[in-house]
Amino acid sequence: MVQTPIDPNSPDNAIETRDLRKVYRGRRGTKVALDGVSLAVPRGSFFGLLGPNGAGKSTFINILAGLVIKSGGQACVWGRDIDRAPREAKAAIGVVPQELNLDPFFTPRELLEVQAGMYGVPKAERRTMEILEAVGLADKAEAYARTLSGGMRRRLLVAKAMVHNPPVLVLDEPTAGVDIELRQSLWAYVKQLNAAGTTIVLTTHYLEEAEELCDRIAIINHGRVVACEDKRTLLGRLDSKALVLAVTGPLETVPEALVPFAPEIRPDGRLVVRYKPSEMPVAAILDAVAAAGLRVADLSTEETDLEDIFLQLTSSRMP
Ligand SMILES: Nc1ncnc2c1ncn2[C@@H]1O[C@H](COP(=O)(O)OP(=O)(O)OP(=O)(O)O)[C@@H](O)[C@H]1O
Repeated sequence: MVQTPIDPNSPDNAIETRDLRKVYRGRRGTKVALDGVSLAVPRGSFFGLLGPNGAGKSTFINILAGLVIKSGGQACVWGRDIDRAPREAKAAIGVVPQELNLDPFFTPRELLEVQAGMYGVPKAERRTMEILEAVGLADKAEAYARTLSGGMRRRLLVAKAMVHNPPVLVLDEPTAGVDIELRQSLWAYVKQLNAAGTTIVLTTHYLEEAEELCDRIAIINHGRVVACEDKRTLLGRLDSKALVLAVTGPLETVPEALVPFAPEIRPDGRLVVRYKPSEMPVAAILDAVAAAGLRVADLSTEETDLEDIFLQLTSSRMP
């Protein structure tokens, strides 16, 4: 198992940015990709970075990894300022990129060796086979990368990001195009790394993945942080539930007695009433349903999930 050495001087925050800005300037004009992003990723956390396409997630990650030059603000990785100590900051982070960009003529073993060389890991300290073992690719150590499946390539990229044993591992949309089984094994490995002390930052479009894995979640939209909270606080933020009712008989319009509840009729004919449990007992809705002369055949309630919160926080138009 790959272990992150416990450094007594470890910073409280694995990543910290202040007012980070990025403006891309091109022939077609300028694009503000990051508009003052201040974020702290606590050491040891499993941190989710969510946002719609084009929100600025990759830009944020690539600045930390030294691949994109910021236009303003400050960023520290493992307590090292990316301007003042770029080499140390870079050594503290491993990034699994979105694209499956692997040299097709190298074997997994060679790829990891080359990568370790690039990071200056002395031969005696390299753990090539141990890492390949951990990502389930030991039996493919000598196969050409071009013969590996998409899932295997993805795991090889995780292995590549780990060769210098960074305390912070960033995964940019790592499970796009990976089947469920491989996704599970990838997560099992990443969870182990996190349990052993590695701070994980994950960007994903799979909200359920973030909900399941992450303990802290930030949402960015149009280059700005719109939320950054403990997952439970975020999920508990919206005091909102939905009561879903199937009534006997057809229902085409909302009955008069229910209008104050502003219900919605779903295409399947079910009536949905959204309410705040802290403000309204569900019995009050059921009384109104009875007063409207409706007979309930079946009912269920739906909790707010991360997807609802995400949509609410990111549905704003461009500023
Ligand atoms: N090299 C570049 N030149 C110009 N504009 C860019 C460049 N890279 C990114 N952008 C723009 O900056 C904005 C943020 O892009 P970024 O890739 O960081 O978003 P993202 O949240 O990672 O999106 P996705 O999930 O689609 O990768 C987008 O509008 C994008 O078009």
